[in-house]
Amino acid sequence: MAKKGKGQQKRRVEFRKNRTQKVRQGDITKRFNRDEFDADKSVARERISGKGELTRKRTIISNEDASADDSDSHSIHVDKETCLPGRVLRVQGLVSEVEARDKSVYQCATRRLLKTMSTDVRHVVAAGDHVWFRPSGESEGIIESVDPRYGVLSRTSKGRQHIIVANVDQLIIVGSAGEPGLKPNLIDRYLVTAEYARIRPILCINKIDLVDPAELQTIVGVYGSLGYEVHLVSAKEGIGIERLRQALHGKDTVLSGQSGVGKSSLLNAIEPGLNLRVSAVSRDNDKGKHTTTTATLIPLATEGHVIDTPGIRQFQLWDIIPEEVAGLFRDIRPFINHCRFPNCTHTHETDCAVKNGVADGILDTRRYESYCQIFAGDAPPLPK
Ligand SMILES: Nc1nc2c(ncn2[C@@H]2O[C@H](COP(=O)(O)OP(=O)(O)OP(=O)(O)O)[C@@H](O)[C@H]2O)c(=O)[nH]1
Ligand SMILES: [Zn+2]
Repeated sequence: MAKKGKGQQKRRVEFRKNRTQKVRQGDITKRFNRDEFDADKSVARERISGKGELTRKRTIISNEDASADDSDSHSIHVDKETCLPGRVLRVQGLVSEVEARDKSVYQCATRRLLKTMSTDVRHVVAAGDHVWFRPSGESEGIIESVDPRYGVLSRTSKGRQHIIVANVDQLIIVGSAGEPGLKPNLIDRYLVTAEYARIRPILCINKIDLVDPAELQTIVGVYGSLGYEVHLVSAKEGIGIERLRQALHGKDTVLSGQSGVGKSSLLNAIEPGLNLRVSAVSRDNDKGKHTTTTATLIPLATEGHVIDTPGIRQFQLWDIIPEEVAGLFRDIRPFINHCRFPNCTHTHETDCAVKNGVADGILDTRRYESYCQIFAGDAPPLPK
């Protein structure tokens, strides 16, 4: 860990003070105030860049507008009489595939003025963007403006933000009850990422046909009691598929989970006929490294989209600093302000409310171990 400068330390203490106040006001479960949260993050980032630690390439999932600083500049005046609203399904080179409200798809270029306004983001238009475009001909057009984003999945590359997909509503974390077996620590890692991004996580445990459902009771209990929606399903036997289909209805959903848990099988079970489209996406991404993060929104017959792209299926790195991790564990969060030291890492300190919670059986030991692993920056085993 890098040593903190005095100013940084002071700001962090201020941040903690504000947060403590909120918690005392009975606001325990509410997320941090955006400004406080960002202030804290920027302090941390200064430290990261200053000391050169933690510089590994990170995948960020962020719910803040990726172009927060320049979102206004992207929203230049649009003549809504002649332009149509649309959704960018994918971006390939200079061409964006835009779905209009009537479901017709236009191949769009980007207005030159918009391009020149792009500063800190690599792509002025990203998959998932809500845009206004001027149609020209039956299936072509020009993107005139990009709406502010939320639910952004991005990666920092050479100091610039590379948006993989924008405006995501929920993240379905798919695990498998058998072959491969359940990896709760990996689930926790995805959960932390979703919490950080403020994208709603949903847990989905597939292949329940391979086990006695009673074996899953503990794990379902832990996550269910934290308020997470949990689905026990079998793509093979069709168990739980209808409920999962309803969860996807009208939403834009990213599917994540290690290889082989059955993501493609689930999608095909949810929407028969998606088969071809899913395999088409995979084939594109087989071509090479460059396309692995080219996200594609696949429209669902029942409204909404799924974003199922190998490059983001197993994302595991993010822009979260170790000190932020505890606050992203729903169960640990209420304890952290009761530790003796304001900068407690909850790993080795005395009078640590989190460790006491574990010792008293209030906090789940396995979740705490997961926390320690993520805090230490240990990558989870990610079998192929
Ligand atoms: N027993 C059982 N097997 C399943 C089930 N769902 C999927 N499988 C099998 O698990 C294997 C992997 O399924 P996929 O759908 O390709 O898994 P994936 O998560 O999309 O894998 P990647 O494309 O590598 O990310 C296949 O052999 C499926 O037949 C299920 O509910 N039960
Ligand atoms: Zn502590």
